[in-house]
Amino acid sequence: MTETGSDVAGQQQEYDVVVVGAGSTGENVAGQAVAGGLSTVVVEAELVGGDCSYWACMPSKALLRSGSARRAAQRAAGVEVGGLDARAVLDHRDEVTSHWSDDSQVSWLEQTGIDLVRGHGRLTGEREVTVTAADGSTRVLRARHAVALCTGSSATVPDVPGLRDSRSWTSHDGTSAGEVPGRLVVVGGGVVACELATAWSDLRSTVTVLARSELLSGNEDFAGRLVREALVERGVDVRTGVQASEVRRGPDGVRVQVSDGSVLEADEVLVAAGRRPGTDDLGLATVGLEDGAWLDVDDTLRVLRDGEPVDWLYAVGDLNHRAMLTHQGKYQARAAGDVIVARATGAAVDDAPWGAHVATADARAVPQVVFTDPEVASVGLTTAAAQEAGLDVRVVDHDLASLAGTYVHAQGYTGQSRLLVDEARGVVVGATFVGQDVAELLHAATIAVVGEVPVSRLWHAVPSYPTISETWLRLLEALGRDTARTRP
Ligand SMILES: Cc1cc2nc3c(=O)[nH]c(=O)nc-3n(C[C@H](O)[C@H](O)[C@H](O)COP(=O)(O)OP(=O)(O)OC[C@H]3O[C@@H](n4cnc5c(N)ncnc54)[C@H](O)[C@@H]3O)c2cc1C
Ligand SMILES: NC(=O)c1ccc[n+]([C@@H]2O[C@H](COP(=O)([O-])OP(=O)(O)OC[C@H]3O[C@@H](n4cnc5c(N)ncnc54)[C@H](O)[C@@H]3O)[C@@H](O)[C@H]2O)c1
Repeated sequence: MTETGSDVAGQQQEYDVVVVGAGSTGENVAGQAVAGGLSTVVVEAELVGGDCSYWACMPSKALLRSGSARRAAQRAAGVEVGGLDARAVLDHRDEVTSHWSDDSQVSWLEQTGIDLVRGHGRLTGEREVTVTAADGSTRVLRARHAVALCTGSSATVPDVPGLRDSRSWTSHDGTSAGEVPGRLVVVGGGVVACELATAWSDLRSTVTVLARSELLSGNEDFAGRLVREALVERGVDVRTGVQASEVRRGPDGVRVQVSDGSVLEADEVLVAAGRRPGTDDLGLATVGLEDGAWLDVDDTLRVLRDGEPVDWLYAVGDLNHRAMLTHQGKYQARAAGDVIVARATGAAVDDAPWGAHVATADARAVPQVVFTDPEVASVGLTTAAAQEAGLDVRVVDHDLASLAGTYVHAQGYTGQSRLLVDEARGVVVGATFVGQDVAELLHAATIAVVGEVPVSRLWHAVPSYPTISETWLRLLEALGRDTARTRP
């Protein structure tokens, strides 16, 4: 047994499985492999736990929670609501990130029997990873069965004159900053932009959003519209159809030239313009793959080279670009870890759609909650995506404000829900809910999509009265009572 949890330099060089990147995805691949009896090492360049724990999901949700809870209280009759203590929120965020210490996650590796090598891992040939430690020393790890690349993604910085030199924030700074900037310009209109504009404006930063298109453009149109209206109502300056054309940092802050001719003065600029794969310096070229590219994989997460799976190489999580979400990376990791074990032990591989060893949901049913206020919760197809796929869908909408459940839940509730039904099969293929506290509605929709539950059967899934989930009944009514009849 090798030493686990701390650097094991000079000890075991050969393992059944080598995992590069110990983010939420890499940890889960390793956990499954070890549970299946395979010796496993993970290589980590920074903190065990990766982006989600320290610079993404967890700190951003910690920053968002108090503002949305405060507004929820303001919308409840008779509650006297005080202000928001920004310092206390930042302190809470620091606790949620364990003050950027990975001790507890390293303990988990130790307890689980997973070895850890700290340093930067690179492929240096078939089944071979060379790790360079912070002191420059190197060691070579060989994999008997599989190498799993789980190196995630990082923020893209667009080629805007002056932006790279202006010490602009990326999502790392946007989730870990120790002080609230007086004035913040956010470049981008996607998920990171909307969540962090919400969080920092709640903490009393004066926020301007510069977005090329409508907000949250990958979602149903009404999502971006409702989030935008709410941000504007709270004093955020949301400008769409514009770009930053030049950014310069001077002694008094940052000067942002906007494509519409206006100029903004800010204390910080947050770049939230999408992600790039963590494959720049991963040695991909040594095994015939392209450095710096997203990695294509088959449904069992094996890397495709010239369209064919490489039998020992897996890419799991953000860097395969299938669904850049923590829960989806962990889902892929469960499938990948299990199939690595199956292939190593000669067990049957269950790779039919929805089998144990494939990540079928990546293409059919990816759930996501955007933790803005209102929240945006979606799964499966949007109307635009269904049209693009040439699917004959029926789209029905419901105004959430009309429910008894929302009427008692919050004064002045606004929100909308939408269901997409595949006409040929009579099953739900997409759902979107936008409103306060809709996040927890989403899993019912995910089950309906994954389970391909016939709409006729959904009429028998009766939502409790008076809850927000009664929107399901209203959506079915919009489809028509005839859909309750079992199809011939
Ligand atoms: C601001 C923000 C908020 C988000 N909020 C949510 C959310 O609420 N819910 C959600 O589901 N998703 C959210 N996401 C997305 C989520 O963070 C990612 O999908 C997830 O972290 C990806 O996990 P991963 O394991 O693939 O990569 P990462 O978490 O990035 O892990 C990769 C690890 O590999 C290490 N590494 C990289 N290269 C090497 C190398 N060569 N050698 C050794 N180690 C290496 C890195 O140090 C890192 O620890 C958010 C993203 C951002 C930016
Ligand atoms: N709650 C959550 O689930 C959550 C929260 C945050 C992030 N994430 C995930 O992290 C990933 C990254 O989020 P993101 O917001 O960075 O990406 P995104 O793809 O959601 O949005 C990118 C935005 O940047 C804009 N953009 C792209 N290039 C630009 C340019 N050159 N100049 C100006 N704007 C430009 C796009 O128009 C878009 O508005 C996403 O996959 C997202 O799902 C998830």
